[in-house]
Amino acid sequence: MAVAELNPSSSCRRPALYSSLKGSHDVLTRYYNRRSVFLRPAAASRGSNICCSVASNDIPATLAVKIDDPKKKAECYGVFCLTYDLKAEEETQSWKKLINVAVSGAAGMISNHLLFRLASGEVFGPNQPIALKLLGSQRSIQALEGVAMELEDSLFPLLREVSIGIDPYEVFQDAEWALLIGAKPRGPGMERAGLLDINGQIFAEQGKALNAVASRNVKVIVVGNPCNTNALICLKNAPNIPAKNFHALTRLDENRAKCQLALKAGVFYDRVSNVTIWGNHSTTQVPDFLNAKIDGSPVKEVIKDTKWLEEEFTEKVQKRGGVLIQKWGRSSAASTAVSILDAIRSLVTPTPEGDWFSSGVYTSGNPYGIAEDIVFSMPCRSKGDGDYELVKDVVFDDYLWGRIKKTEAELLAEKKCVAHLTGEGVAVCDLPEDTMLPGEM
Ligand SMILES: NC(=O)C1=CN([C@@H]2O[C@H](COP(=O)(O)OP(=O)(O)OC[C@H]3O[C@@H](n4cnc5c(N)ncnc54)[C@H](OP(=O)(O)O)[C@@H]3O)[C@@H](O)[C@H]2O)C=CC1
Ligand SMILES: O=C([O-])CC(=O)C(=O)O
Repeated sequence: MAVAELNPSSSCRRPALYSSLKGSHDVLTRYYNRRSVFLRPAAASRGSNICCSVASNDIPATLAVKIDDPKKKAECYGVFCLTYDLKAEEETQSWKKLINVAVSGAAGMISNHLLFRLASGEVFGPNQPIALKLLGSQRSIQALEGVAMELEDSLFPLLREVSIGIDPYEVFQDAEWALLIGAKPRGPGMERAGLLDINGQIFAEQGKALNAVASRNVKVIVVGNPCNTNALICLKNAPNIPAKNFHALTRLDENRAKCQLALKAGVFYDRVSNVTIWGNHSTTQVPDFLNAKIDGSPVKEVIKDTKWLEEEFTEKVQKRGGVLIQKWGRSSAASTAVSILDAIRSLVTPTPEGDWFSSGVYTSGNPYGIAEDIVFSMPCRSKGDGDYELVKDVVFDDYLWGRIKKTEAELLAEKKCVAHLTGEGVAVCDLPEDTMLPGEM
């Protein structure tokens, strides 16, 4: 083992070994190539960022440390900078290779429900160690540190690394999953077009950052609203990442639809399958009861009240978010987090035979005749390899197709509003008046 004092004057040469000492740790122990380096952060004031580098041979011959801008660099947080010998554990416990999961809006409500369950292993599996890379902003950096502290205190065995930062080009480095949650909520008197522009800029920047530094096969789930068009902006700004890898979260809507169908049919929700949400995550979304099943039978054979299906059910799902805001005083956070976990699980585990799941995906060569070059929620199946295929054996009737055209028109109008962010010229924004997010009524 080598023991070294921090040397604030040197520069960092191995970004992978940067450390951020933000806690009150007296001693930082780091294993590198199964050797330990003890860093005694005598020179480190609370809140300083410290990075260290070691020579490329096994024994850290040189140890260079730099105190940096506290808001800039954070490759590990607190206890996650300590003893970490994944390689040895991989050998003894057959753990898989560490995966990097980046989360934006990490100090927000949804993330607060999400991160701890991701870290528990319930989605990626009990043999899958993970690194959480948390993106915040100047606004939220203190809160983000609080999140990281709670993650430390949770002692999750599979959580091997946590880092926090405010620069997407650093936080998204090597990300294999990017869960893009952070976005400005629509405030009183704000036009949807304004929200499209403000949030669109966030997703344009994050698309560029993913394109520059993330894994070439990163899977991106856009949650921040308006999530379909944000996903479109993001993928357009990431030309080196397959457009197919970008998703807009409509799984919450699918879950809400399943719950309402179960309630009406008087069965528990595990009996409901094949539910598609078509289109936009907005009040024009189309919960499809034509192809959905209850106990393996078409919904329309079980629930014979077509008027309820076409009017009450559809509207309930479309506006569920708004009703919830009225009750809670804020938008769905816990159930949204659950639906993000469901969405990931659907991509990393094979879809049960005969079933499918909904996701907002890029409409390139879709078999349904939906307009190309938008992000539209459609039925998908996965082999569990992170990829998906669109389901072909779905049927349409005039009611379903008419609704699909309405939500398609909304997405095409949103796309025109963000042309300046997708590299497609000058934005022309003429949105239908009834365009709303589920949380607005
Ligand atoms: N697709 C879906 O099914 C659902 C989507 N949503 C959407 O998810 C998003 C996050 O929701 P939730 O976690 O509850 O929200 P919170 O308000 O709790 O957190 C949102 C985060 O967004 C970040 N943010 C980015 N830009 C701004 C800005 N200009 N002003 C304020 N905050 C900003 C903030 O983090 P920081 O300062 O670190 O950037 C903040 O922590 C929202 O857009 C919401 O509409 C919600 C429910 C369902
Ligand atoms: O509109 C919102 O912010 C909340 C939302 O998306 C939902 O509840 O589905």
